[in-house]
Amino acid sequence: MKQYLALCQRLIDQGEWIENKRTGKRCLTVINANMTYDVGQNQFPMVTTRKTFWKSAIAELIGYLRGYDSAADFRQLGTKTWDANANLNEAWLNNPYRTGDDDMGRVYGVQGRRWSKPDGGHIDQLKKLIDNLSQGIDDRGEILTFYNPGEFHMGCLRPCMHTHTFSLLNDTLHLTSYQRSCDVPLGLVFNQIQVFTLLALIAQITGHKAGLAYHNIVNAHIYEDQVELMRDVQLQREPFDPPKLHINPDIKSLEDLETWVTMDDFEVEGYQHHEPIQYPFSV
Ligand SMILES: Nc1nc(=O)c2c([nH]1)NC[C@@H]1CN(c3ccc(C(=O)N[C@@H](CCC(=O)O)C(=O)O)cc3)CN21
Ligand SMILES: O=c1ccn([C@H]2C[C@H](O)[C@@H](COP(=O)(O)O)O2)c(=O)[nH]1
Repeated sequence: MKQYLALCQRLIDQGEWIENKRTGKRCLTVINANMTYDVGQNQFPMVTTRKTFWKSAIAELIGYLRGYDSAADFRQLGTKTWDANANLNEAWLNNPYRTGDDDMGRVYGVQGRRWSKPDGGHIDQLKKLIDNLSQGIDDRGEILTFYNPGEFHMGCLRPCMHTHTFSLLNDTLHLTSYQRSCDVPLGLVFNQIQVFTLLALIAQITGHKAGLAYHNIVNAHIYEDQVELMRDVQLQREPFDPPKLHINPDIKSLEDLETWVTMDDFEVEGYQHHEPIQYPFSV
């Protein structure tokens, strides 16, 4: 939480105004922010200076791991976060690759689970790394990447948090996650939860201790219509101690994740928070 607030304050104090063509809005922007989460100690990085919809964030992550490409599937899991990008973005609505309502195209999980090979067939990056890590193998390339420039034109949005690298040091698993673009008031609140939960889940499934998750962000920004709420409301609040995340210990395999896991298999203990803040969302 301290790292999050420090980044928000840095944006307010040192951010530069940058025009964004895609949304037509200006953003206060800084480059490079690195956060570290102690997953082994279960210090769940949930924002306490406003109410956080953590189930929605975890649902988004599970949807990526299942390879979902439809906002309807995300809704069914428990999050509406892809509705706007799938159904309200003018450029995507006019894109010939869009197959209909709620289609997101070849984004995130599609690349993670079904990366198209030029010579035919697909690659399941997640299955490969889970199989390796379960056998104690770290080939120094245990990477899940959603970043496929050759297919950007076939999806509604380029992935923001796009690459996750797992590292096994003896019996402890670490994660380094890389994010190219970060909406600090909205997206980051979810992304912190996702990085933490991804390491906790994969460590549990592959039978290792969870260590540290490193979250490396390049372009961190606040949209112009979010600045006042951040500066005058959220940053005036005192944070509470972090809560803890509990994951159902019966989740033991990728197949479990794919078949029966719901948001009821996740619990947060000791979450104290301030009032919700509704930040404007830019499509
Ligand atoms: N401009 C923008 N910012 C983002 O953070 C973002 C995108 N676009 N597009 C793709 C995904 C979708 N994400 C989203 C979308 C919506 C919320 C959101 O509205 N959050 C509210 C309510 C959440 C709820 O009720 O479940 C919040 O207060 O956190 C958060 C992340 C993150 N990503
Ligand atoms: O997980 C996510 C997904 C998206 N975002 C934010 C970052 C940007 O504000 C937009 C994406 O716009 P681009 O023009 O493609 O950079 O969505 C996020 O913070 N986290």
